[in-house]
Amino acid sequence: MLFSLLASVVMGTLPIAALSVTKHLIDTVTDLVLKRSEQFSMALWLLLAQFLIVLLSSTVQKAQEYFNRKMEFRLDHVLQQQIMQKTSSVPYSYFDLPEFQDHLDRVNGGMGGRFLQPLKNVLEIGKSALVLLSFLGFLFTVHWSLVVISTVASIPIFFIQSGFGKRSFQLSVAQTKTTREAHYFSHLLKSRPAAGEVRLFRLAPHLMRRWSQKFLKNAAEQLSLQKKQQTAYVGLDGITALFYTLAAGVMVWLMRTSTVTVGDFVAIGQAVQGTQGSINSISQQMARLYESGLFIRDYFSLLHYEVPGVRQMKGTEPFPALVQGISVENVSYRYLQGRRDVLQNVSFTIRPGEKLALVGENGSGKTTLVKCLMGLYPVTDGQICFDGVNLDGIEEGALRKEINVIFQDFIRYQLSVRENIACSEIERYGDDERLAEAAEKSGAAQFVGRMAQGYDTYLGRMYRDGEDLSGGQWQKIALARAVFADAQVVILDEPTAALDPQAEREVFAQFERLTAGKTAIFISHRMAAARLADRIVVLKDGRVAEQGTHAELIALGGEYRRMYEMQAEWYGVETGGAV
Ligand SMILES: Nc1ncnc2c1ncn2[C@@H]1O[C@H](COP(=O)(O)OP(=O)(O)OP(=O)(O)O)[C@@H](O)[C@H]1O
Repeated sequence: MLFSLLASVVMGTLPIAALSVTKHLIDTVTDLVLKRSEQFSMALWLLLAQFLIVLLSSTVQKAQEYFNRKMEFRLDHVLQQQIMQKTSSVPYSYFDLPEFQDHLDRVNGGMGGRFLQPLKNVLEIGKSALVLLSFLGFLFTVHWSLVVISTVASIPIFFIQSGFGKRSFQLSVAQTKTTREAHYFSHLLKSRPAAGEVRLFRLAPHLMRRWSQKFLKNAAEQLSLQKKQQTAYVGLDGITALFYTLAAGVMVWLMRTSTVTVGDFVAIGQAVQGTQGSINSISQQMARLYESGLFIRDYFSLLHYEVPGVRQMKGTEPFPALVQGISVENVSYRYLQGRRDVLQNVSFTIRPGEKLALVGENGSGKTTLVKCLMGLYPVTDGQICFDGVNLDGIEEGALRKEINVIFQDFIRYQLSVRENIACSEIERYGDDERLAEAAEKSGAAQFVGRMAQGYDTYLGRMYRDGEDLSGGQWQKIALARAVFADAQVVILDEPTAALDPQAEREVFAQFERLTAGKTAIFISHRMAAARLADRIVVLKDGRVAEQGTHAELIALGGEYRRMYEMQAEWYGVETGGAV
């Protein structure tokens, strides 16, 4: 920064030095040409001075660019880290808020550069101010009217430049939404997951048309602004030329009363143009300063982003040994900005080591309940207790360690098999024995064994030698995660949805082994699988409709029996009320 500051001072004083050398050089050479003097060596010295000024200016400028880049990298590193720390620690529910996503979108990308911008702008303004003052000082020594002419000419330049700078920034903010939409359409046309359907449904022309509309809308708005800008700039050039002519006129007029050399004439012309150039630069930099100021404000407001009323996890107690079990007491949950409670007065208990199945129609609230159970969503009403200890009081790290969840839409990390399995307890990443056991129990060992690099094979298409897995194979990897983690509670959301009948059967046959010694909750739409559970909780419209064992619920003849019979009918199995 210090170097940049010094460099700006040097760069700010060089133009007047160059101007003075040019003036003297022209005067000396004119004298030589007109044979009024014989100062050849002086002309050579001045040429050398001109050469050195050019060299110094270039060196300082390039060195400043290098140091600025270095600062940019350092800043970028720190700032991105801070953003990532923030996004990985904010309450999970913030991701449900479009404003939070918008905020993130605005702040992401090229941060160091943008953060350094105000500093660069201020230095540039300082440098231009130095140039301006020195040129005005020079003009004043010639005649005060030249200062007035230069200053008056600068006023429209200043206002028009800053006005357009601001409007262009406001336009880019206003276009963020359309830009994002255009990006989404082009992403669909370029991304691998969508490539299949885009071909199947012959969607390309439609998507391209949608992309084109958004793209062209933005382009038209930008062009319209640019048209106005260019017209205004022609006017500005006219003003500059006019005032330059005026200044030259003053010079001609001055020749009547005092001696003006050719050098003076050229130097004054350059000084008038230089003054306007620096005003131009100051106004441009001020517009950019305004823009980067807004960006920095966005950045800090993201770092301090907080939604009133959303509880942060601040518990300090350890996770209990689960001797009594888990109790869900009158739990209600409403999504941020949601209009209704998607969970209403949900109550049930899970005994230690028990296997509980959560069933219910789509949208009945199963996944939401699971996210409440693991503390991702703080309940709106009621409480969840582990051995009588309220979830809110438990230290977040301990909770995450003891409750392991495999989500329905688990992440397929484009990393090694080892990382994909051990991610549920990444500290034990090197534990080969545990890895093999988890893969064995989940059924993943079978296909991992066939891979050339074994557990170190990279999965996915991001790498040239990466292996892509089928949906069911990925699900087995996800199941292995659940086994690998040393958690007391394991929650599986639709653990077998992508498995073939044989694999599904095997998973459920091994369910006891997969969850041995753990309290397990699983969500399933397969009623036959729910039979394996010790107890079943049926959710309907966010409420517990009924709960009990399979036999009890069949005997009850309610929601569960209806769902069970519907599936049984589909398979052509006569239940006849039998269990
Ligand atoms: N992020 C969200 N913001 C607002 N509402 C949501 C959000 N996620 C889910 N919902 C709503 O909450 C309700 C319950 O959703 P949830 O995903 O818990 O259902 P589910 O029983 O797991 O369904 P499925 O069987 O289809 O997986 C639904 O009505 C859904 O519209």
